[in-house]
Amino acid sequence: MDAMTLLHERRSMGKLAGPAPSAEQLDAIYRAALRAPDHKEMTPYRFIEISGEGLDRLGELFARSDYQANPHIDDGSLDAARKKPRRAPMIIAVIARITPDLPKVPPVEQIISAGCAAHAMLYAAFAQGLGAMWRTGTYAHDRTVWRGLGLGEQEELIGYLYLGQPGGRYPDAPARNPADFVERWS
Ligand SMILES: Cc1cc2nc3c(=O)[nH]c(=O)nc-3n(C[C@H](O)[C@H](O)[C@H](O)COP(=O)(O)O)c2cc1C
Repeated sequence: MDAMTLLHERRSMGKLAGPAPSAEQLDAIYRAALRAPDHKEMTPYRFIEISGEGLDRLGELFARSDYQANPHIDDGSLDAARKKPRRAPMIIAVIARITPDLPKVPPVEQIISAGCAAHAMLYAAFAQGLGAMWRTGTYAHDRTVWRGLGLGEQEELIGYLYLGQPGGRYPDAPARNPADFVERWS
């Protein structure tokens, strides 16, 4: 796939089947992440690669998060939370590592850089025929989950990349016209 086709046609895939990406495919995905734009070369990100029983451990964190938000939650809903990570054979949690008090590279720039890394990973997955979907929701912003994943004081989880083999048809892309988004000064 040539670069422009990839840029114009990448899609997310929520329905994901096994097997998980191979070691070679993952290496290509991480290499793409490490080429994200990065002010002052801070590489302000790290990744947790979760598969197999690790997905169940993550599911326990999701259930704990729901329980803490609502101690009256019913068992069925807790079970549904536990199963959520099993929607894919692999999840990569993308974490921004923020260095505070840098006047030239404020935290927002470091978070954007981590977001660019995540975005590059989606492209690298799609280019290799894998399916991928960036998900957040409450579990991405909950301190219980962050602690369970071992995030440090200056770290923020910016998303879970669900990865696997595409398990369905890609939906048609929404029709968007660049002219609707561009103002020209010339
Ligand atoms: C930061 C971020 C968080 C997202 N969180 C979710 C989510 O929790 N659930 C979801 O269904 N889609 C989520 N999405 C959107 C999907 O990843 C995807 O981009 C969307 O379904 C559009 O599909 P496309 O990427 O093929 O255009 C998120 C996207 C971003 C950038």
